[in-house]
Amino acid sequence: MAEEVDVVVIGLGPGGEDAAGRLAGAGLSVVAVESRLVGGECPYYACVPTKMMVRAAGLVADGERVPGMAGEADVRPDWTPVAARIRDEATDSWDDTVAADRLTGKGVELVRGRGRITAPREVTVDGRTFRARRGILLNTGTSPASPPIEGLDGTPYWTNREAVQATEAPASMIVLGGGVVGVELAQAFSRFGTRVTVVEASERLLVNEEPESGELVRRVFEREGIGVRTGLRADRVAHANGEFTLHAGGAELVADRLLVATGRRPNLKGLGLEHVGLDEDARSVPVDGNLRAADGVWAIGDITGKGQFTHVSMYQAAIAVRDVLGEEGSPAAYRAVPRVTFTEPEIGAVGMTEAQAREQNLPVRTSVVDLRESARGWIHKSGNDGFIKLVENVEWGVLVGATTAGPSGGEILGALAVAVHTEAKVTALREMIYAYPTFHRAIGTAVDGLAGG
Ligand SMILES: Cc1cc2nc3c(=O)[nH]c(=O)nc-3n(C[C@H](O)[C@H](O)[C@H](O)COP(=O)(O)OP(=O)(O)OC[C@H]3O[C@@H](n4cnc5c(N)ncnc54)[C@H](O)[C@@H]3O)c2cc1C
Ligand SMILES: NC(=O)c1ccc[n+]([C@@H]2O[C@H](COP(=O)([O-])OP(=O)(O)OC[C@H]3O[C@@H](n4cnc5c(N)ncnc54)[C@H](O)[C@@H]3O)[C@@H](O)[C@H]2O)c1
Repeated sequence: MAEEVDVVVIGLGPGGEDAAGRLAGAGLSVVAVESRLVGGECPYYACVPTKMMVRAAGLVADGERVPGMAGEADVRPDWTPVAARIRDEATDSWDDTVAADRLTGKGVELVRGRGRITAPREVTVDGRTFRARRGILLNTGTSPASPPIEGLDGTPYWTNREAVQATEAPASMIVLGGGVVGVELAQAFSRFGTRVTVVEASERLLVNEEPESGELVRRVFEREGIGVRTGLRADRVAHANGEFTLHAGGAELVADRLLVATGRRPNLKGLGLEHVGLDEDARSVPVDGNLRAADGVWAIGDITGKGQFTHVSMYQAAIAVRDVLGEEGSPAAYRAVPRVTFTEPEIGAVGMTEAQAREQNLPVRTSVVDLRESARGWIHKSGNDGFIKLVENVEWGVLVGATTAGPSGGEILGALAVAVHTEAKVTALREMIYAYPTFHRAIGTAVDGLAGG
């Protein structure tokens, strides 16, 4: 006998958890189904623990900058407090009791287990069947994808999930994949003494960002002693006597640990999508502006292919909730999706890269300013690597994309995210006052650098 409810949420990533609470708060009966941890990847295996690593690694780097600028410092990096902070403060030893209680406290019924759509508006979890009068909200997220490399399966390689549980920094590590996960973790471990080599199949790091971003991260990595091998695809992996050997294009790399950071696959298999006319083998679930994927089905988060970020998951949750409740509002817009790669230098970016804008045949004009040449960059000295790049649609006189790489690059991005989101005129950006001597003042210099400035 099916149990009648208003909404079933399958998967409690950041957006699903938020949406379930809001829908219950609006008076609906909500069942929320989660097979692992309430809150999803971000708080337990991704954003939060990795940013704790990054923060600790930044402290080490700053300590090492003291000589020559502020006296003497004896820096002896130790992973123990990093691991303890992740275990105790971030993840509660990977226990979601607090999050689960918070959710049920909002009136949501939490059902542990794997949810599966068994008919339109029907979800089954371990023999319990729920009829969702208003519909089903999918937020099942992604899992680490392991590439089809000979010998890899069956070896004790790490993904982000094992890396955040590390109790010590390994002596050496190969990082397979020079995307966001790869570069953030490579630098964090390296600053705690791990000898790291990043192996990336494409010609540059951070291939989805501006080429200048990948080149900058490579330059800083090589200066810090991190090996960067781009244009190299792994052929074979072996694990023996506690060591990994990676064979790639004639080269042979050996390390204690292998971190696979080659992207994610959506958690769609076995979800019963065929019952609502969707494809479980697709790379993403197509959604409209209100996050509707099918009749009585909404989808949010990484599975929608609109940017794998917690802020996108949360943004979409708010819109889906509004639509489920039948309220009016603006449809989702993705022209100003901000993103930050938390390396040092931080790589902030919003909107389109120059290449993406050109692919869309937009009339493009760009400007790049080296942060080291700004007053603040010169004052900052050690650790001042960075740049600001602007991508203008000349026809409209607005920015369609921007990158802010450097110290606090993710914070400086805020100003340009507003500009891209509100389609502020470049003329207005040229006429405003930028505080001296800030890093963000370089935005003014970059705006002047757009031809016609
Ligand atoms: C190492 C790393 C660092 C990151 N750092 C950042 C960052 O700094 N900032 C940022 O914005 N983003 C970051 N991200 C991305 C971020 O983690 C995701 O975008 C975010 O978690 C949103 O994902 P989601 O809402 O789609 O769901 P997820 O967080 O992936 O959660 C989905 C949930 O659904 C559950 N589930 C799946 N299938 C079922 C089923 N059938 N039944 C029941 N439950 C199911 C899963 O167990 C999981 O708990 C990072 C990612 C990684 C890997
Ligand atoms: N700070 C943040 O916001 C943050 C941090 C981490 C992750 N994320 C999100 O998680 C997503 C996934 O990150 P990711 O780094 O796993 O994926 P990614 O897609 O960003 O990068 C994966 C990289 O691995 C490379 N690769 C694939 N197969 C390979 C192979 N066989 N050998 C060598 N290289 C190979 C790809 O060319 C690519 O550069 C990101 O796109 C991002 O949206 C966000």
